[in-house]
Amino acid sequence: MLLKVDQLGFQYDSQPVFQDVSFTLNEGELCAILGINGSGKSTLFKCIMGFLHAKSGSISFEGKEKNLYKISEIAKKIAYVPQDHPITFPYLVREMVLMGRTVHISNYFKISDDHYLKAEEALQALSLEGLADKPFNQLSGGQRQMVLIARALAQQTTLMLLDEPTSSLDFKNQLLIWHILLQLKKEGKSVLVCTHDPNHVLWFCDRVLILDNKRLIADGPPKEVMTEQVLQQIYGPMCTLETIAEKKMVLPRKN
Ligand SMILES: Nc1ncnc2c1ncn2[C@@H]1O[C@H](COP(=O)(O)OP(=O)(O)OP(=O)(O)O)[C@@H](O)[C@H]1O
Repeated sequence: MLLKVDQLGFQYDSQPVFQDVSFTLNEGELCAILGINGSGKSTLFKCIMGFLHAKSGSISFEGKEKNLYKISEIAKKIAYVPQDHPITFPYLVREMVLMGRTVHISNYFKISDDHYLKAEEALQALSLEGLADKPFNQLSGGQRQMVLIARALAQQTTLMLLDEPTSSLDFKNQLLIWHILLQLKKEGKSVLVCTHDPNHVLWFCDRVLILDNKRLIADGPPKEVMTEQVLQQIYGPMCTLETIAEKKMVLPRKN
């Protein structure tokens, strides 16, 4: 087992965000987290990353309490793609992606060719070569999102956490990102991804965790746990679940 989250609870000030959240993640799983705005998905990621400290429960990674790892050890194992990353310094895109290699670099005065190669491969995987010499702070929102994903890919970790990685992307790039995530899964890596698109979860993920009303209300294969009843519980009566060309789809309900 790669990641174990056990009875986790978190609150900002006196307001609980979630309680008793428990799940495990194994190697080679592509798992989504669904939940409405403000349901606590980003907060859960920040707790897993250690940016926020849970008020109760525990998180372990590869069988060891996560707090016992050094930050540099965790960075070799877990990559994180935030929703946005405001950067004012004009780092070039290729420098931003190379930063994904930071944790693997032993001598900053003599960065080996291998690190530049890994960063270049990540740029290529996301078709970002044309932007490589542009300052990150002059990119569009979608371009920035692609660069952050490339940086995480260059980090070459066992687990990747992505917080709404396709929210600003055009349809082609959305499909490219899902293709890359499926590829990571094939390589035995694990991916935990927050998304607001239930159809992406149905089409691409093995598993979904659903956060609602401060609790995890579902954990399982999307086609099994994303029932019409569960979808209406989280999204309300305006959506419906249909099967079209043997694929389940969440659609707007006809009046
Ligand atoms: N720094 C903070 N201080 C106080 N409350 C916060 C803070 N950050 C988030 N919250 C609150 O915690 C709750 C969960 O926020 P979070 O960002 O985790 O939700 P989310 O599911 O990721 O939402 P979204 O889908 O809109 O990105 C929200 O009610 C939010 O207002």
